[in-house]
This record gives sequence, C-alpha cells and structure tokens, in this order.
Amino acid sequence: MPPARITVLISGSGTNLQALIDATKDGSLPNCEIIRVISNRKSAYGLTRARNANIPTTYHNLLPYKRKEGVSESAARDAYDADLATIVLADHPDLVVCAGWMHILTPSFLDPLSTTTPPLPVINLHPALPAAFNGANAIERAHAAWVQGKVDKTGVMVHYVVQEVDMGEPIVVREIQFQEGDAGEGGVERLEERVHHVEWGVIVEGVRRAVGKLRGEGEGGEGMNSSSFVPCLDLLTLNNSLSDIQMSIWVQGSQLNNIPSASVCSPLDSWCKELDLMSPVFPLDPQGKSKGSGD
Ligand SMILES: Nc1nc2c(c(=O)[nH]1)N[C@@H](CN(C=O)c1ccc(C(=O)N[C@@H](CCC(=O)O)C(=O)O)cc1)CN2
Ligand SMILES: NCC(=O)N[C@@H]1O[C@H](COP(=O)([O-])[O-])[C@@H](O)[C@H]1O
Repeated sequence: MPPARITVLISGSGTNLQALIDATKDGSLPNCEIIRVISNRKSAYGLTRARNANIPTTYHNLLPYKRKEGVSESAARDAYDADLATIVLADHPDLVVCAGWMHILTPSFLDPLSTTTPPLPVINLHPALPAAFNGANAIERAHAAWVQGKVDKTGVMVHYVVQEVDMGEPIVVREIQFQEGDAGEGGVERLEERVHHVEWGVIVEGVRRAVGKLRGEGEGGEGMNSSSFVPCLDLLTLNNSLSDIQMSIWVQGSQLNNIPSASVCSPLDSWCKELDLMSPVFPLDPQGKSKGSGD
C-alpha cells in the first residue's frame, strides 16, 4: 500500500509538525508521508523544520488578497481560501492536518475538498476539550476559567474540521488536570508546557487514527489491539501522577463517565501499553529550537 499523503497547515513554531515528521521517521506513524507544509506566515519556524526534513513548503499569505482595491474582507478571505484549496488539491493528498493553523477555514476551502472523490478530510489539533474553549487562545482561556473556579480540567483533542470552529467530531481526546503549580506567577506558562507535551502525542495518534479510518482499518487504526479494543474509548485522563490514571470514556464528544484505572479491564491496559501511555516519558520534545512566534 502506498504511503498516506499528508499536507500540514501551520502558522508558527511547528513543534507539532516536528512531532509528525519525527513520527513518520521513527515508525510510530507508519506508511505516512508529509508531502507539503503550508504556512500563512513567512517567518514561521515550522517552514524551517519542513525544509530541514526536505519537505516541500508553500508560503500562502492573506495580505495581498486584503490589499486588492475594492475587495471586501470576506471576499478577500474567500479568494485566499479558494487558492489555498487549489494549492492543496494539486498535490492529491489523502489527509490535511491543521497543526496550529491560525485562520478560520471558510467554505471556499472546505467545499472543494469535501467534493473530491473520495472527500479529502481535514483534521485539526486543538488545545482544549470538545466544545469547551473553541477558537484561538484556548489554553489561556481555560486557565482563566480554572482560576475563577469554573473548570477543574482542560485537555487536548484532534477533531475533524467542519465549518463551525472546533465543533467537528473528535478523533482523540485527552484530559489534563490542573495542578497547584498552575496558579500564580508563570502558571499559564507551566500549563502551556504540559499541554504542548500532550499535544505532541495526541497529534500523532490523531493522524494515525484518521489514516487508519481512510484505509478502513477500524476504530483503532493500524496496530491497535482492535479485537479487545473498546471502540468508544478515546480518552485518558492523566492526573498529577501517571501511576493513577483515571479513565474517562467519551463517545462522539460527550463524556460518559470517569472510572478509576484500578477497575480498568485488561484490554484498556493493553491499549495503554499500545499507546505507551503507561510510560512516564511523554513524547520527546520535537527537536529544534524552542517555540518561536509567527510574524
Ligand atoms: N472552519 C474551521 N476552521 C478552522 C478550524 C475549524 O474547526 N473549523 N479549526 C481552526 C484552528 N483553530 C483552533 O483550533 C482556530 C485558529 C484561529 C482562529 C481565529 O480566530 N483566527 C482569526 C485570526 C487569528 C490570527 O490571524 O492571528 C481569524 O481567522 O480571523 C480560530 C480557531 C483552524 N481553522
Ligand atoms: N486553535 C488552534 C490552536 O490554538 N492551535 C495551537 O497552536 C499551537 C501550535 O504550536 P506549534 O506551531 O509549535 O505546533 C499548538 O499549541 C496548537 O494547539
């Protein structure tokens, strides 16, 4: 079977792109190839990561569209997105991954992809739980809600992209419990660091599942212990210590319940091992410099 062709959209440092690049090389994302990286920001360090990995890159900026005489903001965005779809479709990818893409995608982009045969799926990494903090700055907003006592956890998900922002069907969801150390000076930054470490694993698992689904490999995707796999189990809640994993079960974005890991049946244990979630070692920080900022 030829490798799955993946196009990645970025806007910033590209640490999640780097996690995908590393995964295609170390075997944790088997038979997948990143065929192009597209950024809306010229200075995005993710473009450097792509070039270092010999992956074709495209810089697709919105400003020239907005500067055209007599063109409204929405018309400019439509034209921009239509051209983005043309760029993407020219490579005949199997999957598009938004890894920190900081534009809301309009139907001018989504419609051409959904009407190809087969439809070209778009997935997105979002640093929040389903329907919790949709849109930009989700980590900061979740932290503010925790400080105000409104939430006791946040998380990361990969979901299918639909027009309604961050409301597409979740593919993988992982909860993150707030910690005492998230309060006070530097609390947001400490939370962000934990969120990013979780993201680097979740984005790989999300792509693996989306590719598995494209290939008709069932819920868990290739390599999962699918015979005993609990299909609806998409979520692991890691509280402060890995030794005490709380399992929550989400189905189609709705949380069903929390069950203490002690009562977890063996298939889940094997699933945990399969995903290396029992290990205290999260995915290594993708190589390359620390998070930069987009321009
Ligand atoms: N139609 C969709 N587009 C996008 C989705 C989606 O689910 N449906 N996911 C987002 C990613 N994203 C959150 O995960 C997100 C990114 C950016 C914004 C946003 O408000 N962007 C502003 C501009 C911000 C900037 O340029 O700095 C905007 O587009 O006006 C919201 C959500 C990817 N797109
Ligand atoms: N709403 C989308 C969104 O907030 N995406 C976020 O952008 C960052 C990209 O980091 P990276 O450039 O280092 O991969 C990630 O934290 C990702 O969750």
